[in-house]
Amino acid sequence: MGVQILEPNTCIRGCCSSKTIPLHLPASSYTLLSPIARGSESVVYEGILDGKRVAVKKPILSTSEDLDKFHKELQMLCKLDHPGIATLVAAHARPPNYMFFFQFYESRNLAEQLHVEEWNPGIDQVLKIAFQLAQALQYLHSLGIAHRDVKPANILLDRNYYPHLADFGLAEYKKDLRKISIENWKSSGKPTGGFHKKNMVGTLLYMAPEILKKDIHTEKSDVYSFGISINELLTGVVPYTDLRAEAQAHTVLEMRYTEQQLTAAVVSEGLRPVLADPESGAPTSLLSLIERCWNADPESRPSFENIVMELDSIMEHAKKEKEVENIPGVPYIFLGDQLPSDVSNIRTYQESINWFTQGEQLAKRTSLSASSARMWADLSNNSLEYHPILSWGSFATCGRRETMEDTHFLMPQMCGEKDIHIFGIFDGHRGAAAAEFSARALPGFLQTLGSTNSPSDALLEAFVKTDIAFRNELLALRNIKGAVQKDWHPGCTAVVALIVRNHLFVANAGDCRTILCRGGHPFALSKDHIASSLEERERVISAGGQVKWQVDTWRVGPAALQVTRSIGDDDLKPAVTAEPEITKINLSPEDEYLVMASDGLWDVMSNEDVVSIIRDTVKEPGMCSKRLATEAAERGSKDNITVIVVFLRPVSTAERIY
Ligand SMILES: Nc1ncnc2c1ncn2[C@@H]1O[C@H](COP(=O)(O)OP(=O)(O)OP(=O)(O)O)[C@@H](O)[C@H]1O
Ligand SMILES: [Mn+2]
Ligand SMILES: [Mn+2]
Repeated sequence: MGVQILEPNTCIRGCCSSKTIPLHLPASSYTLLSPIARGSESVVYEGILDGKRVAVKKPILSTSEDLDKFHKELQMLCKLDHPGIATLVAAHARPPNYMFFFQFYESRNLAEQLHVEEWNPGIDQVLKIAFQLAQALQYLHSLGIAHRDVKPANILLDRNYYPHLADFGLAEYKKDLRKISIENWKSSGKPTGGFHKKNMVGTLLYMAPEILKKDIHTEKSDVYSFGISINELLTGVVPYTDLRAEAQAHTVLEMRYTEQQLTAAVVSEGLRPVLADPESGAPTSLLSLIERCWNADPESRPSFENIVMELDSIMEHAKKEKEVENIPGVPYIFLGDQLPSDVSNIRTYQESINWFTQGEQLAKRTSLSASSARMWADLSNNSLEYHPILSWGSFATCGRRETMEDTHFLMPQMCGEKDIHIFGIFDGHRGAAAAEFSARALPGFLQTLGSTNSPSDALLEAFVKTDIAFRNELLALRNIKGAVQKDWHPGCTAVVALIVRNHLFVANAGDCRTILCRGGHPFALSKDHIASSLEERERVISAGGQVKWQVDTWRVGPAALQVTRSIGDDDLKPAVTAEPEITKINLSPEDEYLVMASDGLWDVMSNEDVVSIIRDTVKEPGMCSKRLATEAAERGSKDNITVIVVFLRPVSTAERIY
């Protein structure tokens, strides 16, 4: 429902307005609970607004300047809309109450998390937070805004430890910075210190030398504070407080230095906090980035645009290294003299790799570690429970294409379990490699994972592991000079149905589809993951991918892929994820059959078409599959077509004859 907006939706002066954020509230719509922080210029309370938990920031307003400042901050906050920035959900900007209502972030601010909770994040988490924070700052700078108070205490963490930049009390438009700097310089002469002086003290540790020198503040001062903050996140040490820092500072400072001494050392001696130790696992590329961020010369510091790009590649690199570590052994097919010596052979060599065999060998290797425990023994095994009786069949055709890039597998009674069945279809693109590899590797992973994970978790893991294993294999082959082309990034979509007694799980990544016919009507058990779906598009973009309208439709990245989830496609990871969406249902006597197929079928046939064609076909799953595929080809499908039909109850003899 949300809080109602009362028109006219403006502050008392009329200078602040918003279409979406209410700017004055009936007193009955909110409650203030206990204070959670008392700053120099405000008190922040926990509160309830319209039934939701919020943080209410109530500035201390004693002069008309304070009021001006409130309006200025509100105007700015109304314009901001970014996942990395604390969300203003409402304000009250009329006397006697002036308040900001923010979404509540559960995991406190980064300073408390590090120094009170003694949180010790892994390097992956540090990189993620740095990346998300850099994106938020890039966004701010693109709006022409400098934050001017970037520090861990102003970085709020939600329950997933996603960072949200808060506290716009000092933020300014870049165009006004010169003027502000001069005022700041003047006010610093006052013995009591003006507003800025007060703030300078609290934030000294994160202040760039140019600010300490009272030179012109630029957006690059945020870059400096970002660098200091990320180093603090890496080391867990408040800047200049550990012993090593004191030793380093010793030449210029007393052991217990004062603020003036610190300022002098930062400005004129180039003193900086102690950089994180490479031994701690921090990539040297990240350490070098931090050092460039806190360079004394603002011009030499990178922009947030560059920082975002660098962090992206550091994360990608870190991930690859981890994957390579996780894979046992080197690719076994390249032993000794099998290596191609002649570069002109690349193509033929690349084509001669048998990806089915690669996948199969991987499955064998993983199954060695499989436990002998029964799979999903805990899922109801009650004799009163409905027991579907299955029959299955499939049909696959190259269609009008020259090459076949679809693969599939049928694995009824997996591992001798008479009530556990899996079926899967893989639709390859940019070659068949990923589809061939996955058709053998994925069922292997699933069997291994089955004894220790729930069916949904096992499916999810099997997809992710298959993807990582395939990309590793490719990477390893690429590293052997000439084995596969550097710019070759094959991928495949995948849909897998797992039936455990009367429980059905469908995992899908990409645009294959599975439908269930229940009581004569089709029900989709998967959703197509394609860039023309708004939801998927937003997911890809928030994961750092690019989506553009190209030629005829929305497409992802430079490769112009139409699907948004897949196994492989290592040039588009992590945005084009291999994580499937999983649907779970309990089967009942009304359930007649499943149809799984690659997009070659669905391009020319609706779910209803499929049900009506099966209605008119001999009730034998292989025949039904073939009928559907040939019908799709006749209707003009230009793609490979693969269909699996699984009947979920015995088909009567009468129906069989039709
Ligand atoms: N949306 C929120 N959710 C949870 N906690 C919050 C939220 N907003 C603020 N806080 C808490 O209140 C503290 C102060 O908030 P903020 O920095 O906005 O106020 P401030 O008065 O400007 O503080 P100062 O100027 O002293 O840094 C934060 O560090 C955080 O611990
Ligand atoms: Mn703050
Ligand atoms: Mn503040």
